[in-house]
Amino acid sequence: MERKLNPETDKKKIEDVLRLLKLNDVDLSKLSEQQRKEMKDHKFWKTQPVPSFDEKIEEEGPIHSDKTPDDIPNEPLPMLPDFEWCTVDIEDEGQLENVFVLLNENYVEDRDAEFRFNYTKDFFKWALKCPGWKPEWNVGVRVKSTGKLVSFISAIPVDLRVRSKFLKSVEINFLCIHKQLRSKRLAPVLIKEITRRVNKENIWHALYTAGTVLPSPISTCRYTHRPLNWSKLCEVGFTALPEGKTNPQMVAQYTLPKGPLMKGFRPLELKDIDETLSLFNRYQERFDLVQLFSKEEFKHWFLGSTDSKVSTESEVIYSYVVENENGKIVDFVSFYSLPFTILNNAVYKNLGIGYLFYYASDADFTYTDRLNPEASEKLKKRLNSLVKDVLIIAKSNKMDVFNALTSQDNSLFLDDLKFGPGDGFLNFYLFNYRAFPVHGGITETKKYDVEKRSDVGIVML
Ligand SMILES: CCCCCCCCCCCCCC(=O)SCCNC(=O)CCNC(=O)[C@H](O)C(C)(C)COP(=O)(O)OP(=O)(O)OC[C@H]1O[C@@H](n2cnc3c(N)ncnc32)[C@H](O)[C@@H]1OP(=O)(O)O
Repeated sequence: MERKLNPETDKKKIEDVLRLLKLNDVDLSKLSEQQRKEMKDHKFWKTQPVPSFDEKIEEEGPIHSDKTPDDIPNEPLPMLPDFEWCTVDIEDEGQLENVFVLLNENYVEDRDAEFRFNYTKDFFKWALKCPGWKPEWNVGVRVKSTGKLVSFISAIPVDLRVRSKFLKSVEINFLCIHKQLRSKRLAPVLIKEITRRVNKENIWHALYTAGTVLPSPISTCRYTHRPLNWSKLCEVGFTALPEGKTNPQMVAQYTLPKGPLMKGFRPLELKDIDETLSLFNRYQERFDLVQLFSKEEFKHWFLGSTDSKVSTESEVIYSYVVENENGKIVDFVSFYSLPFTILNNAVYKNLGIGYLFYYASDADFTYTDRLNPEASEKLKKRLNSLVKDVLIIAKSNKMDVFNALTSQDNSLFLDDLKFGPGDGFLNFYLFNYRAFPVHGGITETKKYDVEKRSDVGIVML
């Protein structure tokens, strides 16, 4: 977390945790072109409808558009002997538990096995059961003899806008193979199977993210981390005391007020949905890569449930609005919670982690150019207040660190609100679609790009 570290052991530990935070086990994004796998060595990816690394994109659009669901096989590819395909019924508590046990034990872990993601049933209900979800898009592989779930991949439906074009699409997430089944080329088989099932529904595009560099990212964002409970982060070995600093100085540096400061800041409610969605839609127009939300989807993603005001997922998603003195909603902000389990610590069992999700503000709506200096100043001021209030709420909900990417307009507040750059990068990919690069909010030297900000307006879990 802290970058001015001295002792080698602490440095190693921080590197491990930052690797963990970027949701992937290998980060190749910092390797030079020569060190990366070349296109010809991507035995699987070179056969897929994705742009190759050196491809010069002349025009944006689908790579193939000539297939129909009837051209797609009705049966999956053969599975390894002793294993079998399954559709994981996520409405069955037992099967849902199989998924989170698989992910908690195999998704990502630091080298010393001290921290692990603590996925919960509520998190998966929120992440996988969005409007339009399809049971058969939760694909698993089980051991034939025992029924043990050893691999998983999921898709959810999304409508995307890439610049001015609209794409009916899916988001692919939670690809996971049990540690003992790694490097057996099972991932390509899972990817082909989810592709088959999605194609059968006449959908031909997908959005996915990975820390790993694959052919070929449409954008790359950087992870950033804002300590909320510095003492605890230090005690559990998550961060170390920088040289020349004292503990009280570090605590003081990250101290936050007790409660939100913005006038009119309050939780998003069912009655606000229409107004907030229209504010949000207008705000999102500025970005080149966005997810479009129907009213039902907006309710699901920001209130946690479509059929009840008080949902069980309320511990997962936190959404707020700012209502001005005329009762108009002028800002919206949200974040989600995904904690770590701390293994082998006598005092602390959990590390609370908040992730910045979507937000919107009308602060610069009167300007046609969002990068106009006056417009930027107005938005910067508003976003600083808005995200500061969110940090306060996250802290009061026992979160110890708060993460954000360099996407959206985040570079306007990252430095001011003391988000430190992580060493993780997240690459965004489109399947079966060629697109010009979308700016990820980092400069050539990987610093926050305060001037251009980012054109990525999508946040994936
Ligand atoms: C129209 C609908 C389309 C739908 C599909 C759209 C595409 C969706 C794509 C999926 C989006 C997922 C989004 C997320 O969930 S990203 C999160 C990924 N999960 C993890 O990092 C969890 C821990 N790791 C694991 O479980 C395994 O290491 C995984 C499963 C990642 C690889 O297992 P394993 O280590 O045992 O490897 P293998 O021998 O079976 O296979 C090797 C091949 O797999 C390629 N590989 C490795 N990692 C990834 C990766 N993260 N995305 C895509 N491809 C990946 C690799 O380059 C090589 O291909 P090639 O280099 O030779 O060509």
